[in-house]
Amino acid sequence: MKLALIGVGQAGGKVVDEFLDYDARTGADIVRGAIAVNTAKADLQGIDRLPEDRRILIGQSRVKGHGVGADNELGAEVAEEDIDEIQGALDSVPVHEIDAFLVVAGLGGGTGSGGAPVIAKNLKRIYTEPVYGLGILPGSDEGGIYTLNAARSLKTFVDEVDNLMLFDNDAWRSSGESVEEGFDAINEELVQRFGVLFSAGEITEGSDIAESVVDSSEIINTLKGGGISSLGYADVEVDEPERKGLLSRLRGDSDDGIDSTEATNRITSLVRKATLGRLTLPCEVSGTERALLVVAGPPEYLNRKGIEHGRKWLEEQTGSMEVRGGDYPRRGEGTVAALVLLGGVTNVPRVKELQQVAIEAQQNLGEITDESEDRFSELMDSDGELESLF
Ligand SMILES: Nc1nc2c(ncn2[C@@H]2O[C@H](COP(=O)(O)OP(=O)(O)OP(=O)(O)O)[C@@H](O)[C@H]2O)c(=O)[nH]1
Repeated sequence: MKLALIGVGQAGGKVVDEFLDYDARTGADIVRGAIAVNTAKADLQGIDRLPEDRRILIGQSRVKGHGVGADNELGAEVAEEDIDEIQGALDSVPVHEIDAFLVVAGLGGGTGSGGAPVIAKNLKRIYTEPVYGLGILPGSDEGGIYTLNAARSLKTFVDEVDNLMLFDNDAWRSSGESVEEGFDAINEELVQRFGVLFSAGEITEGSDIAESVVDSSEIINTLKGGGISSLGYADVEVDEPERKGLLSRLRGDSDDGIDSTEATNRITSLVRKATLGRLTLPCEVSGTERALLVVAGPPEYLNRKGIEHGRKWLEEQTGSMEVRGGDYPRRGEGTVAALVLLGGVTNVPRVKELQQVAIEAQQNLGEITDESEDRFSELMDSDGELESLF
C-alpha cells in the first residue's frame, strides 16, 4: 500500500521519520511522499531523514517558532490559518500513485492534537483517496492537560478521518522508565507493526508472489466504516530455507524440509498470540466490526491451512463475519509473523478512562462550562459509557 505521510507535531514528525527509516532498511517502498508540520522550529530541526523542504513551520506570526505549549485550540487555529502552506507542500506528492493519506500525531500535545484533525479534514475535502489517522495516546503520568487534549482531539480526529488507528504509549513503556525515555524503542515497535501492515501486498523486485495475496483493497475494506482500530503482532524465528532454483521448481520438487503440521500449528499459535497479546491499543476483541490477518515470512512457511484456521479462530473471537486473511511472503527477516488488524473496535478501556479523567480534570480546575459539559456528554451514553464515540 502506497502512502503519503503527514506528521503533525513532534511525535508525528518523529514517527514519519521512522517510517522513512523502515522503508530504507527493508526496501518496503510504502512512502510516496512525506511532510512534517510543526509550530516549533527546534522540533523540525531534530528530524533526521526528511529533507528540509518537507518540514513545514506553521504559526510563525503567532508563536514565532516556539511551539503552542500544549494549547490544542491554538494548534488547531494555526493549522487552519496556514492550511495553504501545508497544502502547497503536498502539491508535489504524486497523489495518483498513492492508495491513502496517513496523518500521524501525538494526541497529548497542542500542535498534533489540534492540527491533525484540521489537516485531515482539508485532505478529505480535496482528494478522493482515503485519509487515515494514526494517533498516539499520552502516558497516564503525563498530566491532566495531556489527557484533556487527547480526549478532545480523539473525538474530532475520529470524525475527520476514514479510520483512526491508535497506539497507546501507556501500554508500551517498559516498567520503571518514563514515557519519554522509551520513545525511540516505542517508535521502532510502532513502525514495525504498521510497516508490515502497509507493505503487505506490495510486490517488490525479486519477491515471491503470495498464494493468497493481501492487497491494498483488503486493508482499505477492513478500515472502511470508520471508528477506531488496533493492531496486534507476534513473530517467531525460523531458519530461512534455501531458495529453490528454477530447475527444482520446474521439477515440482516440494521437499523443502518443512513439516506442514508444524507450520500450521506455528501460524495458529502466532495468530492467538498477536490477538491476545499486547495490541497497539489494548481493547476487547469481541465486538470488533472487521478484521484482517496477515501472515508474513518465507513462503515455504506460509501454510494455507494455518492461515485459514487462524482466520476462522479470529471470526469466532471477534464475532465478525468480515474477517479477511492472506499471506505476505518476505525473505531475509528470519521470522514468521502474524499481524492482526482489528477494524472498528467498540470496547476500549483506555479511551473510556481517558474521557473520565478529562472530565474530572476539568471539574477540578473549576473550568467546566456548559459548552464543555455538552461536548463530553455527547461522547457518553446514558450509562456513562463512551459507545457513541465509535
Ligand atoms: N510514541 C511516541 N510518543 C511521543 C513522542 N514524542 C512525543 N510523544 C507523545 O506525544 C504527545 C504529544 O507530544 P508532542 O508531539 O511532543 O506535542 P506537539 O504536538 O508537538 O505539541 P506542542 O509541543 O504542545 O506544540 C505526548 O503525549 C507524548 O507522550 C515519540 O517520539 N513517540
